[in-house]
Amino acid sequence: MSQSMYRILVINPGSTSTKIGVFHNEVPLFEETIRHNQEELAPFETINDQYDFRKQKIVELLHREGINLSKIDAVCARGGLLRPIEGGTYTVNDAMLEDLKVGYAGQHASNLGGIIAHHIAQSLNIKAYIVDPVVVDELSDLARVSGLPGIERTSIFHALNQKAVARRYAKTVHKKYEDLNLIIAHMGGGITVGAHNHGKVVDVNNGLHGDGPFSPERAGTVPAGDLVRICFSGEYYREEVMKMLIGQGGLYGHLGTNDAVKVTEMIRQGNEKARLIFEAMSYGVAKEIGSASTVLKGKVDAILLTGGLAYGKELVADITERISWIADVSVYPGENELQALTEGALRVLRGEERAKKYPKEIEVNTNFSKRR
Ligand SMILES: Nc1ncnc2c1ncn2[C@@H]1O[C@H](COP(=O)(O)OP(=O)(O)OP(=O)(O)O)[C@@H](O)[C@H]1O
Ligand SMILES: CCCC(=O)O
Repeated sequence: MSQSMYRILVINPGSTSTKIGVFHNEVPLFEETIRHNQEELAPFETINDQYDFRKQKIVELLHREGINLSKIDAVCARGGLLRPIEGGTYTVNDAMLEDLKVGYAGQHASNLGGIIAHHIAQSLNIKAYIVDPVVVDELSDLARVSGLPGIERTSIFHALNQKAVARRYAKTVHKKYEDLNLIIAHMGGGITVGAHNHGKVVDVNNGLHGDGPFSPERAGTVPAGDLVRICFSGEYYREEVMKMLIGQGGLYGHLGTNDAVKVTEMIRQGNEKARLIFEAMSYGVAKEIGSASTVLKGKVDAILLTGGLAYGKELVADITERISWIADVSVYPGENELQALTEGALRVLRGEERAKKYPKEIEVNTNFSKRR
């Protein structure tokens, strides 16, 4: 195995931010979060339309920080709404780029990860990778069944951060991730709660397409009959309804902001509506965790709370009060995704793992773009 030093540029587009970093092997040389408010992103019809805007922000930042791109060995990004695949590090190839551009399984900020990584890598004549994309699918057969034939439950979640945090926790208790049963709530712009059974995420809410708790900007599960009424009211185009569910639901829909820090300030200033909505969001997360505990038949080693919202002390206290009877709760504010992306790329660069090839023609019956 080679002992070379590698310099890696990592890119993580999230719904409300683009996080970037430059790592020298496992050591971060530079990390920064570029926040995007709703007003900035509102003019873009699709996620793909945000390509120039987000790439420009990244290039400007790297330039300002004096990062010499010619010394970079690989670019690695978070991606994307691809076909359901197993976890791991994948080389960005033409088949993947095509699926990311059309949004094979829908629109998601992380679709831009692979595309931006590819273009930067191509200009430097180096390889681009993605690691543990949001479509990592380890659901049990039971978890796939919905109450409507023809609609299958699918796995779209914060796979990269949930797995990274799980491994981090496992280290602290001197166990392997594969030896533990964990419930992990990633609480960012979107919220996903995964039931991790010995290293496999056997059930998780599809945080993107209207399943689970509402979040800063996702509607989560809403009463289906009322949603059907809205869809057939003649008042909205399909894209408008999708936007309501994905970018303009949750905190944003109720309070006009997806920023939990602002909402906390509104509450401090006595805004009772803000208090109700914010508590309802914690309540929804706690309820989803309770539900995940039944998936694991109550055998839960720990519950981990992570994502940007986990910085919020009141929110964490509120959730913990409702769930601490299930298992011990540990909090990992923010996410470890840049580090996890770097480690995924390093495993390949060091020859510890082979980069997986993204499949184009595989048997899947979860083609969301055809079904919507
Ligand atoms: N210090 C803080 N206290 C409370 N909330 C915070 C804090 N910092 C960030 N947040 C909130 O966390 C949310 C964003 O989380 P995060 O940065 O994990 O999202 P993202 O990466 O854009 O999206 P996702 O995690 O869904 O991919 C926002 O509502 C933001 O206001
Ligand atoms: C990562 C998928 C869930 C979301 O973005 O809401």
